[in-house]
Amino acid sequence: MSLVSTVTVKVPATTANLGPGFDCIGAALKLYNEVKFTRLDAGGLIIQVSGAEAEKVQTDESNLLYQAFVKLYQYIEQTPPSVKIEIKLGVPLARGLGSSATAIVGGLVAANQLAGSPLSELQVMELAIAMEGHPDNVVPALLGGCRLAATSLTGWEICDVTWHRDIVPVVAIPDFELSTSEARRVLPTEVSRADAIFNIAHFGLLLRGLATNRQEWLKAALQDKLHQPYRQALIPGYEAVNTAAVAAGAYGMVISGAGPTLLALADASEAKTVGTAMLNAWKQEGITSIVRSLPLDTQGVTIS
Ligand SMILES: Nc1ncnc2c1ncn2[C@@H]1O[C@H](COP(=O)(O)OP(=O)(O)OP(=O)(O)O)[C@@H](O)[C@H]1O
Ligand SMILES: N[C@@H](CCO)C(=O)O
Repeated sequence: MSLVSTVTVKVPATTANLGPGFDCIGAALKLYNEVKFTRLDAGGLIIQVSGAEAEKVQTDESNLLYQAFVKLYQYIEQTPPSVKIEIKLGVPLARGLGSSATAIVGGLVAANQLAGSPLSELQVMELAIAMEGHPDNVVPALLGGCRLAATSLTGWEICDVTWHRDIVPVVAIPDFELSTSEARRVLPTEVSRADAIFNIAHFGLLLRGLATNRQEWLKAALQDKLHQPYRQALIPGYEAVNTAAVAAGAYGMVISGAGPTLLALADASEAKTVGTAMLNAWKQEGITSIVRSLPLDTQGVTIS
């Protein structure tokens, strides 16, 4: 079997949790990181990064893309080849849009391709979930669309979640970072029965609301008691942006992933107004942000 010498992977950003679906639901968005891997005969590791905040990405063996690349070769018990990795950043770092998932998925998928595809998509997915520690970013990054992941008796069950075409995700991305590990440190390890019931009910409502675009269901469904109440204090201006988004016609607003990006869901007819309101609300708090309506990506990672 002759092995290819270069592979390019394009991996979408993702928004996880969607309010009550902490650590189990996420959606892929039309915003991408692109990474080209080229085998090197001379040995060594070369990492080149371009795009906004490129200087923040590690260019040595600690780079997460490279670590994922190595992880797959370790799994198949082979020595990883020397490579040049060219990264074009489109997904902002540590903002709650799944940048670490793009790196994990990108590194694993590229390694599998360069190794001659020894692992199935399911095996790559399981490795990605193990590396990230939860499935809600890596699964939609791999498969596209909105996905729900639950453990089964033998592994994982992945379910595609119907997303009504008129529901638009509007993201407001602030100019400060919040690492996922920091945003997980503030969460309690145990929750009350009342909070658990609250989230089960609202998550069910969310799934039906996403399928139907029924206003009253979505307006109630985006509430959460498992993570957002504890994380809001890490995001200055949260309340002001939430109030502005809802007043402008959003169904509601949630923290995207672990934050600090804030995600409003709105009917397509209201998306632009909602975005402007979020941008202005943060501006009044002295925070610069970029606001975008990002449709769902339906393809997930692509390889060329
Ligand atoms: N393209 C990349 N190449 C290498 N490392 C990356 C890349 N993108 C992200 N990372 C690593 O992932 C870190 C950010 O991960 P973190 O989990 O804190 O945030 P996130 O994945 O963007 O947010 P969330 O998990 O809430 O969606 C970066 O600081 C960097 O170390
Ligand atoms: N479910 C994860 C997503 C961010 O990686 C969290 O909220 O911590």
